[in-house]
Amino acid sequence: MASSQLIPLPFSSSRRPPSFCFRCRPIRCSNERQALFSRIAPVYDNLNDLLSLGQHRIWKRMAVSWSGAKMGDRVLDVCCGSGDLSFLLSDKVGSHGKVTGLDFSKEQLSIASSRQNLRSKNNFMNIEWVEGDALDLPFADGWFDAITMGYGLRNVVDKRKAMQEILRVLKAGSRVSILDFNKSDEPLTTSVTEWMIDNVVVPVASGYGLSEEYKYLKSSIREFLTGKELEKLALEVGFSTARHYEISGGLMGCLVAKR
Ligand SMILES: C/C(=C\Cc1cc(O)c2ccccc2c1O)CCC[C@H](C)CCC[C@H](C)CCCC(C)C
Ligand SMILES: C[S@@+](CC[C@H](N)C(=O)[O-])C[C@H]1O[C@@H](n2cnc3c(N)ncnc32)[C@H](O)[C@@H]1O
Repeated sequence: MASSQLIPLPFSSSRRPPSFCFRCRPIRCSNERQALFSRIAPVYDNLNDLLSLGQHRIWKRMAVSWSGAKMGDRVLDVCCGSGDLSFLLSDKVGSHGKVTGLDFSKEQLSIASSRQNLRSKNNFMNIEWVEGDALDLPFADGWFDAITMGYGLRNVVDKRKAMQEILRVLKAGSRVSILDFNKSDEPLTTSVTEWMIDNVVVPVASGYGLSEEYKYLKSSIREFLTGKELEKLALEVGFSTARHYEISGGLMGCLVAKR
C-alpha cells in the first residue's frame, strides 16, 4: 500500500533557494514560480473548473490516454500539482501499477494528498507524492513505462533540462505526454486566448487576490515554444519521435514523444 505521506526531498544543489531573489524579474526564477503555485494551491482546482468550464478535465484525459499508460505500469506525473493527471493515471495502471506524482510545491502536494485520502477508490492508494525538482528527477534511468506532464513544461525555468530528465528516466520505447497551452501561429487564436485571460481569467482571479499570479499565464504562453519548436526540442534531446497535437481549436496542445 503506497504511503500517501509526502516524501520530502532536499533541494538539489542546482536549485537551493537564495535567501532572496532580488535579481529575479517577477516570476522569472524557480523559487518565484514555486511560491506562485503554492499561493494559488487552495483555489487552483476550482478556478480551473470555473475558468475552463470543466474542459480542462477533457484535455487531461486526452493527455493521459496519449501517454500509453496501461494496467500494471510504473508511471510518473511530472509537475503533478494537485494531482489531476496522477489520479487519471491511477485508474489506467490499476492496483498492481504504481503512480508517482512529483512537484516542488509542498502546498500543491498537500492538496493532492488530501484529495487522495478523501477518495474512496482503493487503487488511488497506488499513488505516492514526491517533493522534488523536474530539473533534477530523483529516479533511476529508464525507470518509468509512461510519463505525463500537465501544464508544467511552460512553467519550468529550463525546458531543455526538463526534457533531458524525462528522457533519462523513461524506458526505451515508452512515451511522454506533455499537455499545455498552445503557443499558436494563428494571430486570431492568440488574440482570443489573450483576450480571455485579460478580460475573464484575471478579473475572476482578482476576486481571490490572485490577479498578478494569473496575469503570469499570458506572459508564460508568449514565452513558450510553438508546437513545431517543441517537436524540434524533443528530437534534439534524443527522443526518437515527437508529435504536437493541437486541441480545442489550438487553445491547448499536447506533445507526445517516444524514447
Ligand atoms: C488547467 C489549465 C491551466 C492550468 C494552469 C497553468 C498555469 O501555468 C497557471 C499559471 C498561473 C496561474 C494559474 C495557472 C493554471 O491554472 C487550463 C484551464 C484553466 C485556465 C486558467 C483557463 C483558461 C481559459 C482559456 C484562456 C479560455 C477557455 C475557453 C473555453 C471555456 C474552453
Ligand atoms: C499549472 S500547475 C500544473 C499542475 C497539474 N499538472 C495540472 O495539470 O493541473 C504547474 C505545477 O508545476 C510545478 N512546478 C513548476 N516548476 C517545477 C519544477 N521545476 N519542479 C517541480 N515542480 C514544478 C508547480 O509547483 C505547479 O504545481
